[in-house]
Amino acid sequence: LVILSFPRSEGPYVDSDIEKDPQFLQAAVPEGRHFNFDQLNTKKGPPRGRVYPNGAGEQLTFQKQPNPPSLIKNTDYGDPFDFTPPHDQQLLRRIYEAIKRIDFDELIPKECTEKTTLKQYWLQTEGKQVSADDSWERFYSHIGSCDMYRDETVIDELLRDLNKFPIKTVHIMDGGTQVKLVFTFENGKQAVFKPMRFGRDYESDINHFYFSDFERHQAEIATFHLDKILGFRRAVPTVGRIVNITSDLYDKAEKKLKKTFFVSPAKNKCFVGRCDYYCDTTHAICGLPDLKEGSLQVFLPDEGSVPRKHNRSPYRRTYSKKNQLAEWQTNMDYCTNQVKAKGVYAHGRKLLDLIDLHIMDYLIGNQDRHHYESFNVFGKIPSYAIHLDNGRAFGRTDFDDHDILLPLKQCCLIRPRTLQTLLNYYSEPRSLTRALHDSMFKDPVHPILAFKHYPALERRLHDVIKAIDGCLQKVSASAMVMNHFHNSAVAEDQAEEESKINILAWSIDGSRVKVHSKLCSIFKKNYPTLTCHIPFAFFIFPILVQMCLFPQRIVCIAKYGFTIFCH
Ligand SMILES: Nc1ncnc2c1ncn2[C@@H]1O[C@H](COP(=O)(O)OP(=O)(O)OP(=O)(O)O)[C@@H](O)[C@H]1O
Ligand SMILES: [Mn+2]
Repeated sequence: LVILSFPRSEGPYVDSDIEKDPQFLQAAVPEGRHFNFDQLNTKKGPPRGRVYPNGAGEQLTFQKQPNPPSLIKNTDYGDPFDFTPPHDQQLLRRIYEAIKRIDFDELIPKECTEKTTLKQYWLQTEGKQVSADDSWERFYSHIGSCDMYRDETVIDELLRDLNKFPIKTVHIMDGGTQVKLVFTFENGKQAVFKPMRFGRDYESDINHFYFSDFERHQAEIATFHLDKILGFRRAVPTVGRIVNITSDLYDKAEKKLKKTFFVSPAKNKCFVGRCDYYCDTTHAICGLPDLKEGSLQVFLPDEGSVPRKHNRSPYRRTYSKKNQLAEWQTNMDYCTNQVKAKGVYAHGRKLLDLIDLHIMDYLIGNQDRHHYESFNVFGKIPSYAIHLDNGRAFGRTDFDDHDILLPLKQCCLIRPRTLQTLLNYYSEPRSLTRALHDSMFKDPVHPILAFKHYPALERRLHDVIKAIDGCLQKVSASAMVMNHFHNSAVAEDQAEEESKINILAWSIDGSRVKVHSKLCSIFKKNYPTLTCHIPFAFFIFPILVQMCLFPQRIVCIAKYGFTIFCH
């Protein structure tokens, strides 16, 4: 019997190797600058206020949680449009010249021909009537096969109710990594609450990876509006709401959540919640003294009646601090050779959906698109990628991650409607940010974004237009602008599911079944089709036996979230 013993890490991203690995650190230093590793070992930092040698700078501290603008009565926010968008008329003319033979009026109506809603589909196929007694049910019944909603009066009513309805119970939301609460209202309907953590001006810590960045409630609200004005209508309706930590949360909280409330030394009401990352006293959610702003997103209909597919994105990042670049970030033929050739993306709307999604992600600065979900309820009618989970967007205004545009740049494909919408905003008279500003202004906790995000958005729109121009120099407009992609080299009947995989999850330091199930859920995120096996075995020997017994399975060994070995 061999007993293996490993020290437990303090938390999923507090890895001791990050401090010790000189290669990792050197990689993080800009070229041409030498990093002095001895600096890391100094126990005492320079005293505050001192000038740091060689521009060493001050360590970032955890940001304050000020009251949001919605709780401050000052309404003079200055001019949001006090900047000149980088619009290039010559670039625009070149694009219009290249696409002059594209008949947008003919193509756009054919973008999604099998148009139905849940209400119509169930009536036609099963003779089933869906109820429409409250705004949730009216929203659910109008969920469509081409977009999530169409009639904005239904959505406006839903957003009003989400913002005003009395809360009946509050639960911790399972799934995901950061704190989220589920509100159940008097009518039994539900919504996801993400609390505010930072002021609107907050910029993400430059040393955080996209996977350790904090979620931002305002990013959820802003992205809902941006998705709408881009004409996608694939994001889940989200609205701002101010809650009272005592009467709305504590009094209605389930026992597990209630235990995590406390009063801070400054006499503010706080709670911690329960989740994998940042659910501890040092990252508590605190009111000033007891009001808290957050985002409320309507709960999608129960998966039991309206199932969803969970798809792994081919443009997923590595989620590893060791191997930081995924294949698509280094191989510029990735789209041609891997994505376009892959059954699921070779025919139909999926690849164009992915490009729409990444154009939106580039604008909002979201690097965290590991999966996307789609409704699996309309039988054979192909469904769209839902623009869900945008909490890590709008983190930085001074940085544009050009890799997010690689799907567009590599595939050189775009929907006619998306192209037309982007060009319309770029050529003004109504710029993207003016349209976004007007839409977000209807939210009860406006302003949603710090205005410094507006020039960043216009700058990124300029980059998207440049990327489109770059493609049009390489391929013809008709090869780029299309409603449905077809790769004739791939047979259509292959366009089905990715093969099912099995994973045997086992954790080296895991001694409890709880850890095993957590591991399985992490694997499930990466491989949605897998069957997870949880062995009641804690040592390496049984795992080797199982590898021999089930060679057809992909066997992975992992240490609490990090894959160590996959066979
Ligand atoms: N509005 C919603 N309605 C129904 N289910 C939802 C909703 N929002 C999120 N979920 C489910 O909860 C899961 C986690 O949510 P979300 O992705 O927002 O959390 P997260 O903390 O950002 O997680 P991750 O770290 O996995 O990105 C989603 O994959 C989704 O299946
Ligand atoms: Mn997320």
